[in-house]
Amino acid sequence: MAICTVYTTHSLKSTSSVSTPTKTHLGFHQRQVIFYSTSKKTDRRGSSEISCSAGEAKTVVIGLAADSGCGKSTFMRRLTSVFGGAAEPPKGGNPDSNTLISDTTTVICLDDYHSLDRTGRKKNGVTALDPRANNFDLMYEQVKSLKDGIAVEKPIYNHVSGLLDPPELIQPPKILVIEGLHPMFDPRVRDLLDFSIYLDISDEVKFAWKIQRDMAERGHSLESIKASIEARKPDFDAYIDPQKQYADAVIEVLPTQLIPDDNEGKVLRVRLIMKEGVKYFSPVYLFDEGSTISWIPCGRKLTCSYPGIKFFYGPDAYFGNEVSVLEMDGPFDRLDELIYVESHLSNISTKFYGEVTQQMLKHADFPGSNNGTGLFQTITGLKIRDLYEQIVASKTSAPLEATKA
Ligand SMILES: Nc1ncnc2c1ncn2[C@@H]1O[C@H](COP(=O)(O)OP(=O)(O)OP(=O)(O)O)[C@@H](O)[C@H]1O
Ligand SMILES: O=C(CO)[C@H](O)[C@H](O)COP(=O)(O)O
Repeated sequence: MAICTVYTTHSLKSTSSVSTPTKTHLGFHQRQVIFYSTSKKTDRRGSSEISCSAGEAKTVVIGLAADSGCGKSTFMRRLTSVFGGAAEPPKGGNPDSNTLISDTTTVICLDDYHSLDRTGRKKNGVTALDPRANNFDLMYEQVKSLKDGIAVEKPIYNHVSGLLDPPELIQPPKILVIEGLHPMFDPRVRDLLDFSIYLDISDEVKFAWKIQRDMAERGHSLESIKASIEARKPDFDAYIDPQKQYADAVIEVLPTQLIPDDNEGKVLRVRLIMKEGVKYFSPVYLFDEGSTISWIPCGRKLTCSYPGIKFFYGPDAYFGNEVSVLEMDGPFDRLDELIYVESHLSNISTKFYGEVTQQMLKHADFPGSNNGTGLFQTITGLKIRDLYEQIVASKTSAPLEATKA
């Protein structure tokens, strides 16, 4: 028997199933359907599809939280590249879709669960960061369905028009990444995550990145960028920032300590904060696990110009949790020499010697490739691949163990 929750744009009737009454969310019909069969069921009518079966491997769900303009898209490009294959929007679908699909991963943007469109938010005087502008019930139901191997009709928030567009069909992938403002806000959604990451960009750096993108690329004025950051700040502090306490890994981006009173935000100090005791995740370490190490690798094997590079590794506490912290301050001069640093790191979950350096060189044009943001995003991508492979292995070995017993 398989139990499937289905979202359709039409009301659903099925002769081979028993279903509960329809409930509507944003014009969707939701129905729980119980199929009296263990075989795969597919129903194609109008714009809906049901696809579910009992006993199949479940989707692994990863949450990535950050404020807007904090590098989520860049991180996602690095992550999907680790799995190989290009990530693209659903074929033949809405050109303004926020979804990216590759062979292994599907990345959905949680902006699609805005319950209020741009005009609605303006009328009600709320920002997109405010939980009242988001539909957490639908987010939970759909992420749960995908995790259970069931396709959903997910809404689309159109960033071009500021409107909610007709939904798109999302099939359950091997790895589902939910990225956006609130992946760890609702405890029900949080509980569905197999691994969670928070990109913690300090105000100074966020401002520098916003100026770089919104002023240089989008023609916004300095005043309007400042005003937009200030307007979002209270809701950011209330609803987004607190999620970092739940993250299994946090990538913290701070101004450098290598240049006294630096306010340019170009040289960065980046910290990878890794929770201890997370299933299928063993923190990365430098030289000697559990020790405290400060390392300046500049010398014969690593070229450094001013202000140089400094690494730190050690244990710490973060929101009452035991963590390991790996820190890198300063930029790389030559990316090919990263192999020297890579060879001193352990537990990086590479499949061959030099894989981190290879990934970094492959995406040398991505923002952050010459510093700890790119390095730690790449390593986190490799750790996620490892976590996924361990989960799959544990599922395939479980029935074998049961037969042995
Ligand atoms: N590691 C980095 N180093 C320097 N600049 C960066 C880095 N990551 C992102 N940026 C800057 O921030 C901008 C936004 O990055 P990105 O599009 O990845 O963020 P995002 O969180 O997906 O944004 P949004 O939610 O607004 O779409 C980039 O155009 C770039 O200017
Ligand atoms: O915080 C955001 C997440 O990306 C956006 O501001 C939010 O989704 C609203 O989008 P828009 O500004 O395009 O109406």
